[in-house]
Amino acid sequence: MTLLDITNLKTYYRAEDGWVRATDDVSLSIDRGETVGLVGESGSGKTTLAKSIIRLLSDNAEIVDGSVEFDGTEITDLTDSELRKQIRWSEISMIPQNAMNGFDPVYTVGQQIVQVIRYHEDGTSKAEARERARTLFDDLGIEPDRVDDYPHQFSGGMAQRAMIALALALSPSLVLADEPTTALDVVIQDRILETIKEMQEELNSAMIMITHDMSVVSETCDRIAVVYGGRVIEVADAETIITNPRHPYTLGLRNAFPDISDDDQELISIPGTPPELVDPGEGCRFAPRCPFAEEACWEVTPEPESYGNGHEVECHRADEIEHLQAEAGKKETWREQDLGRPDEFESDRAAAEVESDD
Ligand SMILES: Nc1ncnc2c1ncn2[C@@H]1O[C@H](COP(=O)(O)OP(=O)(O)OP(=O)(O)O)[C@@H](O)[C@H]1O
Repeated sequence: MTLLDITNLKTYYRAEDGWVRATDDVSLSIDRGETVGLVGESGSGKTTLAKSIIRLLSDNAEIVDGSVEFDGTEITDLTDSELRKQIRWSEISMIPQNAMNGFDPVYTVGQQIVQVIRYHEDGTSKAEARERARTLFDDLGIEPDRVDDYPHQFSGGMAQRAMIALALALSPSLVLADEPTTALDVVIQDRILETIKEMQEELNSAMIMITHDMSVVSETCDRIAVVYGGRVIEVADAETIITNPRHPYTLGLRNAFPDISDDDQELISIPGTPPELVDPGEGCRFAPRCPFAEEACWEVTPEPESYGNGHEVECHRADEIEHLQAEAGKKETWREQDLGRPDEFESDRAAAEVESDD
């Protein structure tokens, strides 16, 4: 059953040189209890999409179009106070990239958890809420007495765990986990991910797991949405994204994390840089870095095409998958010097313009 339904969402930031189209026409839905991974390079718009869901956006951001329906409620229509009272923390919570920034330095961590619990549960006493915070700490492997510590007394890993305690304190239906382990060292990363998964399963919460790491999503998610240049360019169940993706960008990402595929392939990175999101223009945003870009890719923004079982792809060449997959596995396919719009397309276009002028 659908819990969250995002339709044609556009969230832009006002910047000096125009609107930054950080989330640009995104549709995505999530079922109850489901874990969906948002994967893509830094700056592709993953955090903006998550913050749009819980409306934790900065002042220069605006949801300019689209809908975010959560359990039958249109979130974009709620006032800030309705959102705080009815949704934030109690129904949808967020574990940010850096937990230290999520806590107020002047209160103890316990006081902050107690405050959130009591704001949403009128009948809960301070003592009961505090006991809940202690139990959560215990569940997450933190000494319960540390509820009386201030955020700065916590190590990075412990602060991240405390943030998970806060995010799960009210058994929300949806948890937004934004790179919850990137600020931590590798040994702790795995343990924290496991803890999040265990707690989520216990509560039967749905989760959006944001990461740039393909191997993290392949281990933790039911479905994966691949984000590029402010758009979801491919979405499918995790198995399909890992073993049978259709978008060249997803194929490229897979090459950058070869341990997730069965073959013994060397690590190949995608040359070039992510697109400019101020006035990106028409055409596929990946075309300048795509080894398979054809003329149409530079001219026409691809619409999502369905390939069954919820597999959707925004690519003009998604039908040619067998050929593309084989080519994408070769290092010589991803050559730095092949970036950019080939001259022959330019001259074709110039010729077409001359013809149409005639
Ligand atoms: N407050 C802001 N004002 C202007 N532009 C912003 C703001 N926040 C983010 N952006 C821009 O929006 C785009 C998407 O950023 P976002 O943080 O959502 O991406 P991301 O995929 O989550 O990246 P990261 O993994 O680095 O957090 C980027 O081009 C970024 O520079």
